[in-house]
Amino acid sequence: MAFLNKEIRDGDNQDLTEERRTATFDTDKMAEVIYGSEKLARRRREISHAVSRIPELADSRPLPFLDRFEKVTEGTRKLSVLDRHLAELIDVNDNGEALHLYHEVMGMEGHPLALHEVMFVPALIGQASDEQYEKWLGRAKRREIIGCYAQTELGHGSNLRKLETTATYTPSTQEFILHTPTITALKWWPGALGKSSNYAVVVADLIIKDKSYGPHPFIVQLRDEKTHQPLPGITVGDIGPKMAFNGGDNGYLGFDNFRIPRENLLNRHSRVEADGTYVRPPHAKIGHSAMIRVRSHMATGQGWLLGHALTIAIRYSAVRIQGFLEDKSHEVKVLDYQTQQHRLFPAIARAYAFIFCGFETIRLYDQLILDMNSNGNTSGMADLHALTSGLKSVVTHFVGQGIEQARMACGGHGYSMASYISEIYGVAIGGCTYEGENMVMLLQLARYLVKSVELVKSGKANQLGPMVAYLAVADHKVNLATGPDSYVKMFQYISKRQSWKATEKFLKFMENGDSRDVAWNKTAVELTRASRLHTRLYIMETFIRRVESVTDIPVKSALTDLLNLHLNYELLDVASYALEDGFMSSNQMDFIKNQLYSSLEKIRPNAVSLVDSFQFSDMQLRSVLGRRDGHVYQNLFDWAKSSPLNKTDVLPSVTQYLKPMMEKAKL
Ligand SMILES: CCCCCCC/C=C/C(=O)SCCNC(=O)CCNC(=O)[C@H](O)C(C)(C)COP(=O)(O)OP(=O)(O)OC[C@H]1O[C@@H](n2cnc3c(N)ncnc32)[C@H](O)[C@@H]1OP(=O)(O)O
Ligand SMILES: Cc1cc2nc3c(=O)[nH]c(=O)nc-3n(C[C@H](O)[C@H](O)[C@H](O)COP(=O)(O)OP(=O)(O)OC[C@H]3O[C@@H](n4cnc5c(N)ncnc54)[C@H](O)[C@@H]3O)c2cc1C
Repeated sequence: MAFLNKEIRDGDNQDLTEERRTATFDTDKMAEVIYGSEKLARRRREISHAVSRIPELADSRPLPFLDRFEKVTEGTRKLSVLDRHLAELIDVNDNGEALHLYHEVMGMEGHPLALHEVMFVPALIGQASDEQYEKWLGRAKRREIIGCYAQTELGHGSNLRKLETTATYTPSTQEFILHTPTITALKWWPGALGKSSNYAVVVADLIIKDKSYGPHPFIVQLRDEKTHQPLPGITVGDIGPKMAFNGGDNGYLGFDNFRIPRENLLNRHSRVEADGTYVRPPHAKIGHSAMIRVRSHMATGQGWLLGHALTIAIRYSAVRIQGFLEDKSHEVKVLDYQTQQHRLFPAIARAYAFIFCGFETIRLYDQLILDMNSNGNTSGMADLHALTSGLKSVVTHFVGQGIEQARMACGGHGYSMASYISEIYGVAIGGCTYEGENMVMLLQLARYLVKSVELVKSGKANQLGPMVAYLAVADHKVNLATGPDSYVKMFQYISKRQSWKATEKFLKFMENGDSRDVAWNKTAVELTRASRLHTRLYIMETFIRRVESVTDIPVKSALTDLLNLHLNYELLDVASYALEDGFMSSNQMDFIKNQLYSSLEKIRPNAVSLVDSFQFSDMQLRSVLGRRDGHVYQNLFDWAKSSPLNKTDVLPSVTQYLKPMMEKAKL
């Protein structure tokens, strides 16, 4: 039975319409699964529609044609228009609606509030005491003040223990003195710091009576609230153009013995008494909770970014006609080539998997915050830190790969900014670095895995958390034909074996006399492999759980095809781990490959509808190549004609330089 893909409209490209007619599920119903509820999926469409009726909210020109200064100005302009219309467009207390509105209008290139909502406000919520809430949170939420999160320095980002900015307590005045002792201590990178924010949560080394207590968060006013001039003692500015995010003002910040009151240490968990007595937090790393929050949200956000690139590539592949299959009188859609499907469909499966897995992880984070705030229970922190460290690393890496494949799948036009894929790529791969460089974070998860294996080795397997319980399970041969659970078991075997092998190797180096740190470094690559496998297993399990919970039968069936593709693709990718000790047979390898190829065929008729189900409007997508109407060639030609270079037939640079050169050559 075919369902109406809700994207069909009169006048659209016929090849795309044909694809949309073959859908075996309702794209509105699929959107409900992707966005977690009927209400949010519907509200997204309503909000996009409402935005399209406010001309001032549209980009004044295509963003790729703007220079940096114009991008920053354009982002700020739209933000101010949005501010006037906010209450009429969304329920301002609904985060899902707000997130969609910002994606729709502001796009992904950055704006003055980019870090305010994502890190400044959450840092206050997580770290501020009740009195500090009273003083700052309302003002921040009303946007009387704009803030950012200033932690990374020019010389240190990953190793927080060596941050150089100091916050020295002075009991006589009950103040902290913030100071930047060297050039490497300048804060460097924080989003929206350079030009937009007038406040920041600054992470600095707390010093009391010459003793260092490590990094702590402080709320700091940077600029005068009336004039927006930097306050005396503050040096602040923009760090210059980046691979992407060029509508954003990532900045630098220095302090010259800048004084803030004692009350500005965010003191929900730890505090400094008037006399300089330090009161410890219930968990040493509780100050890192703003980072855990962002890491928890990254899988979903990155899944959507991959979804953007795939919407463009799949729609284009259904419109692009090139080459022949059987019938030599008609060229075929490039989407009919198995290689094109193999390039794109596993990435669609991953986009869905990352989104689903992200939702589950966000729930874990929300539970942790509830536990911490209601009864001071921090016992879930280590588990969630390990999980989100692995997740942000694996997801950002695969999303980068998937987006790059989407670009190549669009041939030459993928390379044009008209596709917008390079911008999506630039934004997405920032995630490989921010919130913890990927290798560094994989090694954080590895610490947890090694500890877990050590527990099993010392007969304490009963102390393992549920996510690592498989590390203690005995090996059994697996029959893959019995369904998803057998794939999980095979993956568990592979992941367990790698965690054990890496741990044994690490312990062996120590037995042979290496220090813990040296042994760790000599095993680091194997350890990161263990972390990746463990994380991919988690993603696989959450994907299975989500598909099992879907009630709409046609949607569930289409998702099951995607899930099967994912299971086979993932297992094939890591099969060498199980082949090397004969746990997996070559017959099983053939089985996996054949299942994979048959999944590609099953997914083919639904491919366009699977990406249409993300329901990204043309405005949100900002891609000339990937527009819903599929009129690729006309749209590209119109876009090219609008290039500023085409305003005149003869450029001044030609008259000034090229012509004289050519004339001289004639002499
Ligand atoms: C729409 C787009 C928006 C884009 C927004 C982009 C915004 C970007 C913002 C940023 O990038 S903010 C800056 C982010 N910076 C980082 O992420 C820095 C990365 N480094 C770290 O997080 C830490 O330095 C570290 C690597 C985790 C190490 O921390 P630390 O030196 O303090 O600990 P260790 O001594 O290595 O470990 C001790 C012990 O503590 C455990 N642990 C560490 N962090 C946590 C945590 N957050 N929660 C719980 N436990 C933690 C660690 O696992 C060790 O445990 P054991 O193994 O000893 O048991
Ligand atoms: C787009 C973007 C936005 C950002 N926004 C913010 C923000 O809002 N606020 C903020 O405070 N910061 C922000 N940052 C900074 C970001 O958090 C850091 O760049 C990041 O944490 C990585 O730290 P680093 O730059 O010191 O990298 P480095 O640690 O110097 O990494 C360099 C190399 O060293 C390796 N390495 C480092 N340590 C180890 C180790 N222990 N073991 C093995 N390998 C290691 C890394 O794997 C990497 O290959 C942003 C960065 C970007 C790109």
